[in-house]
Amino acid sequence: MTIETVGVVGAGQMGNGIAHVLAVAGYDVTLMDVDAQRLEAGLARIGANLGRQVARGKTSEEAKRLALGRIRTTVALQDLGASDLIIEAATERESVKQKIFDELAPSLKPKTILTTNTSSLSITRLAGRTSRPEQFMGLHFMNPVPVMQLVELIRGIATSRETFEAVQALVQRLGKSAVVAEDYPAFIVNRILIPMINEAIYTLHEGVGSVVDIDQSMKLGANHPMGPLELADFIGLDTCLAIMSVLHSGLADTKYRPCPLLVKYVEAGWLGRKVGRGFYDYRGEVPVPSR
Ligand SMILES: CC(=O)CC(=O)SCCNC(=O)CCNC(=O)[C@H](O)C(C)(C)COP(=O)(O)OP(=O)(O)OC[C@H]1O[C@@H](n2cnc3c(N)ncnc32)[C@H](O)[C@@H]1OP(=O)(O)O
Ligand SMILES: NC(=O)C1=CN([C@@H]2O[C@H](COP(=O)(O)OP(=O)(O)OC[C@H]3O[C@@H](n4cnc5c(N)ncnc54)[C@H](OP(=O)(O)O)[C@@H]3O)[C@@H](O)[C@H]2O)C=CC1
Repeated sequence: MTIETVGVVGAGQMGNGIAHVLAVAGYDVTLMDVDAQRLEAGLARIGANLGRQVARGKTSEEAKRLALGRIRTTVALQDLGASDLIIEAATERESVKQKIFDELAPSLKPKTILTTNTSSLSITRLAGRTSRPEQFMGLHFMNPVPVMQLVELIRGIATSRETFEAVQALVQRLGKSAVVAEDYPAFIVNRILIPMINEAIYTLHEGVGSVVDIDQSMKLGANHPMGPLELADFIGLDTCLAIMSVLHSGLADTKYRPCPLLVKYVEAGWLGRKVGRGFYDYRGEVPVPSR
């Protein structure tokens, strides 16, 4: 099956990045969010990121105009029904994702493929709730989507070959590289990355180093482009906690216990860059540690 039209659910940092790369590759995109302001902010972000690419000579004004012209927005989930492919990129909570797939079901074309950008949740379980588990799989982009080369492809137990090949072809058309991960908690990248971030938070919690020194250590000592606390803020602390919790419950091993300090930050609503405060406070001219 050939994919030409794509519905993206959730206009947060991942949803807008996914809509951006799809539109640049020539797909017609409908971006949906429950919050109209999020849609406006998402479109503004796509325009700004494309503008930056124009300024750096990576694309032209004309290509930017065409890409923006391929993105429609809506707050009504049923407006995605005519799409060939759905990419669900809403909040990392299983009940939220289940409800989205339940509500989408009546308006979908028989051939529509369903995918989720989940960072950690079971593809087989999400697929099993739908009436089309053969046409369901994990399609996991990395943040920031316009920059990161990798996409993880995850089959559920029932995913058909046709579904997998159609989604694989889309990733190719986006110019990204795919790896295949088995359907285990957090797949490959986050199975490795998020426990590292959690360990950095324990390192802070136990007073081994300060926020700045922990980040500096991993940037200058291990050549990471961002320190782990800066990266946690970039991903979103709610998302990091959700992934650690899935690892902890899914693999039943205490080594995945979410750091209590991470839990506290999420309870405080300090979710990272997207809300202006996490391990760093972003509300001033330059980020400074929150405490
Ligand atoms: C949680 C999950 O489920 C999975 C995940 O995604 S885990 C997170 C994975 N991501 C990472 O690990 C990111 C680590 N950080 C980095 O790689 C880099 O810091 C970075 C690419 C984000 C920024 O790099 P930098 O050198 O500091 O910034 P800068 O030189 O300004 O930008 C580099 C490029 O990124 C683009 N960019 C930077 N931030 C961006 C953003 N938020 N959105 C879109 N584009 C962005 C810039 O436009 C620039 O593009 P061009 O080269 O095409 O001009
Ligand atoms: N952040 C990251 O680095 C990465 C995240 N992911 C995954 O991508 C998904 C999205 O993450 P991210 O973009 O960071 O999260 P954000 O919090 O930035 O965005 C999530 C968006 O989904 C919206 N939303 C919530 N419920 C619904 C619903 N029922 N219908 C439509 N939209 C809804 C939220 O609206 P509101 O705020 O109003 O609730 C918000 O706009 C998650 O599954 C996450 O694990 C994958 C790779 C990397």
